[in-house]
Amino acid sequence: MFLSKVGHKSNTLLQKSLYSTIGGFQSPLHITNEPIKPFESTSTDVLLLKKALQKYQSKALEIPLIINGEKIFKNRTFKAQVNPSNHQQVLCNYAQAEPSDVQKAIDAAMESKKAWAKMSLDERSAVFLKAADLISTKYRYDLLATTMLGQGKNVYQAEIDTIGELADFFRFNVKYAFEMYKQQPCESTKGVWNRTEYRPLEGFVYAVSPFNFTAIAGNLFAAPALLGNTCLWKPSATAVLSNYLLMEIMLEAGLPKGVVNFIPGNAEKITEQILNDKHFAALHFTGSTKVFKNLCKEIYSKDHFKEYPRIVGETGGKNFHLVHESCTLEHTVLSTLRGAFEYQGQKCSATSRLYLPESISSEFIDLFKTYLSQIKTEDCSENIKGFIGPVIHEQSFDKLANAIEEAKKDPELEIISGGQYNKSKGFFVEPTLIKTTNPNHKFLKQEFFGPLLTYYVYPNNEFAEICETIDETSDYGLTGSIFAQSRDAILLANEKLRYSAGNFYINDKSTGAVVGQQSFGGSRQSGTCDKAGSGSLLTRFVSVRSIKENFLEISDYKYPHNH
Ligand SMILES: NC(=O)c1ccc[n+]([C@@H]2O[C@H](COP(=O)([O-])OP(=O)(O)OC[C@H]3O[C@@H](n4cnc5c(N)ncnc54)[C@H](O)[C@@H]3O)[C@@H](O)[C@H]2O)c1
Ligand SMILES: N[C@@H](CCC=O)C(=O)O
Repeated sequence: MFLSKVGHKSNTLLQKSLYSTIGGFQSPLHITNEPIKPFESTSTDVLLLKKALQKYQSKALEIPLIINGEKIFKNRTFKAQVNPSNHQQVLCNYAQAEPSDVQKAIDAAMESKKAWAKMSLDERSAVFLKAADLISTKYRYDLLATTMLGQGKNVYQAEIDTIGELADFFRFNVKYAFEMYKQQPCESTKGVWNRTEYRPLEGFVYAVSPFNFTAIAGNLFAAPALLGNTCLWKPSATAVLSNYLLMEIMLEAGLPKGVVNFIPGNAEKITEQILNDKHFAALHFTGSTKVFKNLCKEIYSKDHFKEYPRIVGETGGKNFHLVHESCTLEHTVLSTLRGAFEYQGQKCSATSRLYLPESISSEFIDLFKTYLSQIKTEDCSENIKGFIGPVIHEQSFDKLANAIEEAKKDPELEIISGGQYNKSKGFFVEPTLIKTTNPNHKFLKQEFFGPLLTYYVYPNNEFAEICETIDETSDYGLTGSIFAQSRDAILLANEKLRYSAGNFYINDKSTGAVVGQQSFGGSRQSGTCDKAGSGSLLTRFVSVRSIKENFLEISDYKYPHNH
């Protein structure tokens, strides 16, 4: 009688559960980096890309919010996203989320979580693996075109971002999640089975993304969602076109409605409403230090949340190249040029301060200027062979133009190359090299997020001291490089600059981390150093439950010593 009652009860429970899994699977074995295509001018890839570029330039798209899988346009205010190479060209008009939309998105996230969190990791992974394949095949040229036009990238920069890094994030996250789930207690005593359960957070995740990497935007919602969390995603106003396409790809890949809710709009208002909801469980942010710090303050000032919110943020940088007299000159010059000026210096990892030893500084600068003189700023969607495009928007253009004007007047600064800017058609700022005589100048401290590189020449015999200066000059700690052939110099820099950069490069540029190879993120004022593209990031979006099951019954409340 008793047994049948128990049986009946557990059957009811099973019927209520939406999904059942027969066994578990292992993660796909062949997870490797997505190959990067070269886009040589006569290739079919270039033809297909040009077609896609034309498509997105022929008509401005109307972009809705996507909440609970529903596209919402009606009675909404729209804002335009323009092409930074040609600011008269509107690429899309996107709907602005209203308070009722934000509430609907929160409700959808909380509701969809009930089923999504119960799905096995295998099923959730399949969605992201399919999305990665859609990114690298069917939608490759669309993603490239929307990222090139909207975010002002040349084809190579778009390829390593919206194809390479994005597909890599989706696939490697799967590998890391399987590895994490496999981590189980190392001991179970006789008659006991100990288990570790990787629960998603109880509430929803708020993903806030920057303009400069479509891949980063993707990872901000994808990493938490893979683990059974649900998200509200607020894209950057200057990346809505590519980000919306990505959202559509996710739905085509089978992401259940409501798991990720796409809500472009007024950042302050949306955020205020989200932080007023007790179910807010985590902020997953990438953007500027100032915005992140304010968000942290806001979150810490509230005490109505159901769980302590997790805060994961990657922010700004003032990344250095430290050159030692033993370096190989040409390689160091070329690496610095790429590090500083690729994507117009708009990578958080961009080289923006350079330290040169006196003995080779003239030779270095002459060679650097020779290469710089070959580079033109241009619309890289018109000239597929282009190297440098526009900066993202007028605000950034004005900030950079002001900095250049300031440099012209400052007796401690000298413009060595570049210094021109023009916003008549697009937001073009010439790659600019500035020399300073003051190792503590604010141009060596402050992030400009544009094509400005400031350098300081140090006496050869003060290498150890310059390492200390580098460490102390800036509040950031994102990326940095040492260029040297001398092992002693490498060792010294490695030791003295341990906390100056979360990503430290030896004889390589400060940009270009690859998922699965160099996990990415900085500390100090550059972020929480949770490392995108690694298993450690995933641990921030789970709330671990320890389960102990006992198979043996006890027959006495007393322990042996009580007898
Ligand atoms: N460390 C990294 O991994 C990394 C990667 C990419 C970019 N970045 C940093 O991002 C910055 C450039 O990107 P950006 O210009 O898009 O940054 P941003 O800080 O201006 O914007 C980032 C996001 O925050 C939102 N936002 C702005 N004000 C807000 C507010 N008051 N409340 C809530 N959200 C708000 C924006 O709408 C956008 O979605 C640079 O500082 C760069 O170093 C860092
Ligand atoms: N993975 C990129 C991240 C750039 C951030 O904006 C790099 O390492 O350059």
